[in-house]
Amino acid sequence: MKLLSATQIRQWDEFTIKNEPIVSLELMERAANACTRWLLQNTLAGTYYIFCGKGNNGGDGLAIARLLYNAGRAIKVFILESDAKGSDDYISNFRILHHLSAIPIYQVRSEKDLPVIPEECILIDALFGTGLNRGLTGLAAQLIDHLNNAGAPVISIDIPSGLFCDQSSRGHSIIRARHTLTFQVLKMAFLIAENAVFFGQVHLIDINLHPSYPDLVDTPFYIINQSMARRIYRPRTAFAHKGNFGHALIIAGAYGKTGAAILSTRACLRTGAGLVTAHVPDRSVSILQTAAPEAMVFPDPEADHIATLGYTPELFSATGIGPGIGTGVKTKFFLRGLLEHEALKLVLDADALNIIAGSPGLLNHLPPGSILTPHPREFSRLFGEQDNDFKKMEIAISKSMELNVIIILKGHHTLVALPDGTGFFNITGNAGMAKGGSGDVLTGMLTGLLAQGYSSKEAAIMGVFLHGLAGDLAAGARGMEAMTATDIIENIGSAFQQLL
Ligand SMILES: NC(=O)C1=CN([C@@H]2O[C@H](COP(=O)(O)OP(=O)(O)OC[C@H]3O[C@@H](n4cnc5c(N)ncnc54)[C@H](O)[C@@H]3O)[C@@H](O)[C@H]2O)[C@@H](O)CC1
Ligand SMILES: [K+]
Repeated sequence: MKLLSATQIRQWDEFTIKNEPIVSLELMERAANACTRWLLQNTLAGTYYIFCGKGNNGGDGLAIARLLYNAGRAIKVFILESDAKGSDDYISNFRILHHLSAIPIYQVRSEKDLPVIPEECILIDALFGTGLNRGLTGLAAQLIDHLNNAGAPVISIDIPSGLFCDQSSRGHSIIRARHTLTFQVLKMAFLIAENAVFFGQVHLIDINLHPSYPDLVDTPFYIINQSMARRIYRPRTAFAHKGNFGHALIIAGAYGKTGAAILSTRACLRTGAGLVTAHVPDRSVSILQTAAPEAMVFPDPEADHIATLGYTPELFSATGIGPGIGTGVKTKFFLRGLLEHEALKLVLDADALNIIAGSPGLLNHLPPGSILTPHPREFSRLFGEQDNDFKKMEIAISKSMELNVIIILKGHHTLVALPDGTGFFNITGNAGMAKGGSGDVLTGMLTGLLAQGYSSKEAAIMGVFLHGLAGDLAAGARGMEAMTATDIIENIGSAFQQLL
């Protein structure tokens, strides 16, 4: 699914107005009706304090005020005054509301007009929407602070006021909403970790924008959804045998970190690789074979860490390296040697990335199409600290293009950055996965998919989707606190079944 910019979302409104056709005031009425339905179903009858700007977001707020009033709710409307005349649809809605003399309308012209807000009221934020063109200052910023400090729940219309749709908002005054009722599509701002404190729970409000528009525009950004994963998935055929599904190699573990190797190996097995071999330190062999009897093992001659490439890595269909291997000197040399094999299909995670961060020259030796799976700290070690998460996303994409690798920047909404300059956001997954071992599971899954012949792009996109979905199923069964990485593995099968 395409992820649209603020400009494209505005053009989509205009396209709908022209091609449905519908007059823009009616489209606003449709949006306001959908929001009002949500508010009536989800909020208890208290007084709604509705704060409106003078653009179309404010127009939405005024229309919602009228519809809530018509539904019998108590309303107070506050207009953030400015020299601006107001958008046409704002003015139309203001006139209609003005005639309903029972609704009090207050103007906020200076600090002394900031109202006292009772804690039990419901605040509706319709100050600024996707038309925000600079950070809020002056009275607008004071009003935002006032609302944030009021203690009453805030429900933002379309986007929390002050938050930019598709650029960093760091350092600005922004509404902290408990709920955001956003029109038609997710905004990029909701996928970026640094914004998490602002939008609360996001609810998509369908306003029936014209379905043809997204097909007509290009965007570098996409959201990974079930139908995208389904298009990638190739169900096994009845006559298949284990030779059809490749032989995966997992290089993982060190003394005290055998668990990482077990998790990766088991995740790889559960993802469908025909054969899995785990290369682990000698002392880890028996525990690994007990925990994952379906896997074969290559015991490293070293007792406690990975050091020796005693086989031809090209014989394996795909290789995952990194979980729990440490960054010891011998392991560093091992990785250096492995990267000399240019034809490998490689997944690099955890300490493999930390080793590379310590010797950045190795970045230029990654086999084309390798998948790197850094979490934000590993990413900073590899590519430097960035001022904000949008910048981080840009760097992920530019490094992916420069190095011809796939970078999976892990987070609540993991980003898959591809060498063609596109970025795919994953929306499965939950905070219960923010635990040791989840990343090891992803490494095993990606390696298992590569081994079965999925391309790096296919494996990355479907892999992060399935990993998050398995996590969601685990959270549903166990709860986010109690679920473990093993529970994610146990749910990989059910996640696959949702692709059938
Ligand atoms: N176009 C349409 O048909 C629809 C638009 N909708 C609403 O329209 C919104 C977008 O409306 P607009 O484009 O009018 O923009 P906004 O309502 O976001 O308002 C922006 C207005 O504030 C001014 N402004 C921007 N940044 C400012 C700042 N930092 N300080 C002070 N003033 C600032 C702008 O000059 C503009 O006049 C959406 O978020 C959505 O709520 C919905 O009604 C659905 C239909
Ligand atoms: K808003």
